[in-house]
Amino acid sequence: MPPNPRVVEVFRTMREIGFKDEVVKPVLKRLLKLYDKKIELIEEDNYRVLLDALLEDQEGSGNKQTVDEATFDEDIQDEEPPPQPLKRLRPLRIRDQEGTVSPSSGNHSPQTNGTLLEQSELEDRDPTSTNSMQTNISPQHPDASTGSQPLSAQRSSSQQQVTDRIANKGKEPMSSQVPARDKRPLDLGEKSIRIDSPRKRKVPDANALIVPKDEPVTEEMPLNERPLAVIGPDYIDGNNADHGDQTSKPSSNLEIASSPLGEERGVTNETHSDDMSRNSGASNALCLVGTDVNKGAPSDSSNQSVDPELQAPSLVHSLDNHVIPNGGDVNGFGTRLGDSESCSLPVVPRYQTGCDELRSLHDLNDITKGEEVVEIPWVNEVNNECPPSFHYIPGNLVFQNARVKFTLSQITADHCCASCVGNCLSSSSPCVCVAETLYGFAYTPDGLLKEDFLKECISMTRDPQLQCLSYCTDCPLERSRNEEMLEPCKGHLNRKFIKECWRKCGCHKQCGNRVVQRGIRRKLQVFFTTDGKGWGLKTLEKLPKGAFICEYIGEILTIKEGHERTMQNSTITKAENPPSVPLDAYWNLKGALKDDEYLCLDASDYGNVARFINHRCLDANLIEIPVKIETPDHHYYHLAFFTTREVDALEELTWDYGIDFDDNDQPFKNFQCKCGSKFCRNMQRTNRSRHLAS
Ligand SMILES: C[S@@+](CC[C@H](N)C(=O)[O-])C[C@H]1O[C@@H](n2cnc3c(N)ncnc32)[C@H](O)[C@@H]1O
Repeated sequence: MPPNPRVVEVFRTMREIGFKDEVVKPVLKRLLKLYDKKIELIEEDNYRVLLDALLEDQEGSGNKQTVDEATFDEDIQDEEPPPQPLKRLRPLRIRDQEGTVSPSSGNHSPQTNGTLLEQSELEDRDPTSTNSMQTNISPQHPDASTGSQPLSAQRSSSQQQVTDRIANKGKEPMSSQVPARDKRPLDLGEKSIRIDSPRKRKVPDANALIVPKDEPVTEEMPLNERPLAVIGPDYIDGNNADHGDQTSKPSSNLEIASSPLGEERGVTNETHSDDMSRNSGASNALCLVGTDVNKGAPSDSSNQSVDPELQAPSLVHSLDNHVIPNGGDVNGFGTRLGDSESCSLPVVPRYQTGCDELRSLHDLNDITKGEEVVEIPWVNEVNNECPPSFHYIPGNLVFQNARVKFTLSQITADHCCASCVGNCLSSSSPCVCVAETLYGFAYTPDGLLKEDFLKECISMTRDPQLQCLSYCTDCPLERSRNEEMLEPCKGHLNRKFIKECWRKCGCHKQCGNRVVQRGIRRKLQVFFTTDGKGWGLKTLEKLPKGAFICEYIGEILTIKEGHERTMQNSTITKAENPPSVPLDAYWNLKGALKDDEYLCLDASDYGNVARFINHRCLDANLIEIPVKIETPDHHYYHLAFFTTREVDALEELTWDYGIDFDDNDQPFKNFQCKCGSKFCRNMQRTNRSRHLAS
């Protein structure tokens, strides 16, 4: 019987970082026994658990072989359903607003942070305002016992070094304790909802009534107008702090050290002294060391002392294949894509990819690998970095538990324009598709957003007086953070949305009410920024105002799944990760949702070019607008980016992630914002702290 390829991979990976098979074998057996023969738990996060165990053995207890010598193949149950892949996590995007919550949310301190404008500049809102609408449906807090188990982040420094060394693909090590997954559904019960209509509060001078207008682009901002926070030790050389040439970074040293087993291995000595270096230097060190380990360690299995039972050539071949998705695995998704039983994404193999491999992974001329109608090239004129490894997907895909229904039967006559023909925009009869939006078609015949519609969308996002927030009593975002000590809901921004015609409609595919679904049409380029933000997206052509650029594409996760990813990766923040984006525009609007209907999009491993769009505080040239296409459900929608103004060719495209730089409770670390906007919230925060300190 050929050896299990997953076991082969374990040995191969361990060998590459210097652990001999005979050392690995007993520990692996022990862990398999411990983890109920689930090898997936050992594979997670670059074999973190195994590494920790190996190191622990080395550090004193020795090799304790406590399992029998049954073959690994017997030990491993391949029939087990695949667990969720453990991945690094990024922020769930939170629009933080001050405000009180309904009394039912318990003994929580009132939220005091502002997002769009600094709290100190805002006048308190009267919660009894006549504009506040409260819908009370008996609140119910979940049983605290359903809380997710915290992950321990305590590891010895040598453990940290070795796991860091193999985390060379940008995957952060996870906790050494793999938690038992709590599969119990969390019952939210019914919720108490308050919806605040346009808010009444004082608008500070500097940011008063922000209207869309041309703003200087980042590159044109003089350095002294950048947020002070960006001028840190990593930034002084004028090059990229987060992604620049790592070898020149003083905060992270790479040495070649001799391992206890005699092999040469890269070691990082991280001497970061500030948040910025932790965010940037640490993750860079990981990437660099990982690449070196890849190159330095013998990867050719023929040179290794492979356990004979594991030397089936076909298995070695299949291991090689999964390194480059195009090279043998036709789907590029690993082995489980063909599983028709499941609509989940397969577990992404945690292979290690060097820059050369990434170069071949990402076609210079087209990072989309032909997935889009247009080609989108990538270029790096700053250093030798390649774009990070990820699967390019042109449309969202459900990861596992998210409830998204795309059924024709669900689209009733109220939700499609079956009787329309040709172009709905020029039809004299009203189109059913836009009936529910109340404001008619959002698009002009040229396929741009109507001026008024865009203006309102921008105001509702940027102008605190026009923002409309809804608050939940039992906020799934807050609950995912800390179920036992629920913080009050910080509010979810309600938005205007677009409803496009779709396949059950009678109109033509070229109907003017179908824009987002036709995909990217503009000439775009992924490029390496010169101002320390890593990769970015720019337009190669001049763009009119209101033009559709692209969707934010990623895996559709439940908020709970999203948070689990965050926690699994919270020990080290991967600075360049795209944020997970909650699809929260309609939470609370249509009654209580089920747990698996609170969704977010995660673009880190599966995504499109939107994962490269950098953040700009407030006056970004893109705005995200919810677009409903295939499902009348409110809880799932597409997030489409449109230009907020005319954008020149070669300008970087940006959007406001809605980050609250004051929120210290998040399970992730915010980056130091280098957006260059005069409304930069991070800069205001930095200035405020300096002011307080002086
Ligand atoms: C969605 S990704 C954007 C693409 C990313 N720059 C990359 O290299 O892949 C978000 C990450 O980009 C970086 N980033 C985005 N906007 C930034 C900004 N204004 N200032 C500094 N870093 C930024 C941060 O590291 C953030 O976590």
